[in-house]
Amino acid sequence: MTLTTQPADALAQMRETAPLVHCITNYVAMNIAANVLLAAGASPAMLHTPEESGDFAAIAGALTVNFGTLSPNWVDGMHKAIDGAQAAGKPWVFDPVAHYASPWRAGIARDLLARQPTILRANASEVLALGGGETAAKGPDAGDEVAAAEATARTLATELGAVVAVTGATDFVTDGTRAVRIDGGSPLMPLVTAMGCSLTCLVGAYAAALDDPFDATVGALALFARAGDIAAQGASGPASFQTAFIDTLHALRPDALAAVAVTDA
Ligand SMILES: Nc1ncnc2c1ncn2[C@@H]1O[C@H](COP(=O)(O)OP(=O)(O)OP(=O)(O)O)[C@@H](O)[C@H]1O
Ligand SMILES: Cc1ncsc1CCO
Ligand SMILES: [Mg+2]
Repeated sequence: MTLTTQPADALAQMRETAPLVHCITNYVAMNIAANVLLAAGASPAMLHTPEESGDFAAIAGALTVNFGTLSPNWVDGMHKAIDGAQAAGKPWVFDPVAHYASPWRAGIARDLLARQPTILRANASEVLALGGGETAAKGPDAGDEVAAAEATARTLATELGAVVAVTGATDFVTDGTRAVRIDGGSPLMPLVTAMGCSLTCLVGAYAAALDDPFDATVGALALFARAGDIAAQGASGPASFQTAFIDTLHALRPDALAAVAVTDA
């Protein structure tokens, strides 16, 4: 088996650590992502200004950078935060939301990728386009299947020396050597905005608590998959699903994660 720490143990360790996570995320995601982290058992802080982001990243357990709603001041804050995290030996996670949407955004994605993220978490269209491939997507919503991005994810993981997580109906995680697929979740998940952005912050929480970023990433994705399964059972649509999902993250016991299908790829 590819994992040293199974998702159930990973959740227990993350909750035991209750890591402070420095999340630089977009205006759309800030509220739901903070609530997702609190419900799961981590401690979120959403801040981005360059005057403090470097100092804060150094004291947090991990940094996550999502550039969904971008402006120049934020870019400066992202680079200072990465400086602070790396100087303190803390992991950082990159979420390149719709990096293909404009030339300016694409250039910033290239600059941030060159800063050696520990983990890259993105949807299939974002991963495909990072590898130079064609994508049907224009904005933050994916327009491609995860399977179409798996080969690119493997190449990127090797080139970047990072864990790459591609999310969608079946998630794919690789570090270039190890690779798994994770089934589960619900078709309601892409109908709730910023679920992926929230997941990126949760990956940061797991990366703060576990030594192995591959096991950390799989643990976070497995928790989302299982919580998505359970929350969908009682939901009548996207809005009630979002509420049920946060309640489920809070209530879910580690042994419930044994039901998640994590298979070698
Ligand atoms: N069709 C689906 N069935 C089951 N789970 C899904 C489906 N689509 C997405 N998910 C799950 O939703 C979560 C978010 O992944 P997604 O790929 O939608 O992120 P994203 O496109 O970056 O989202 P956003 O940018 O809106 O935050 C992941 O846990 C993923 O497994
Ligand atoms: C809808 C949206 N627009 C910019 S960021 C974001 C959140 C989902 O990525
Ligand atoms: Mg996204």
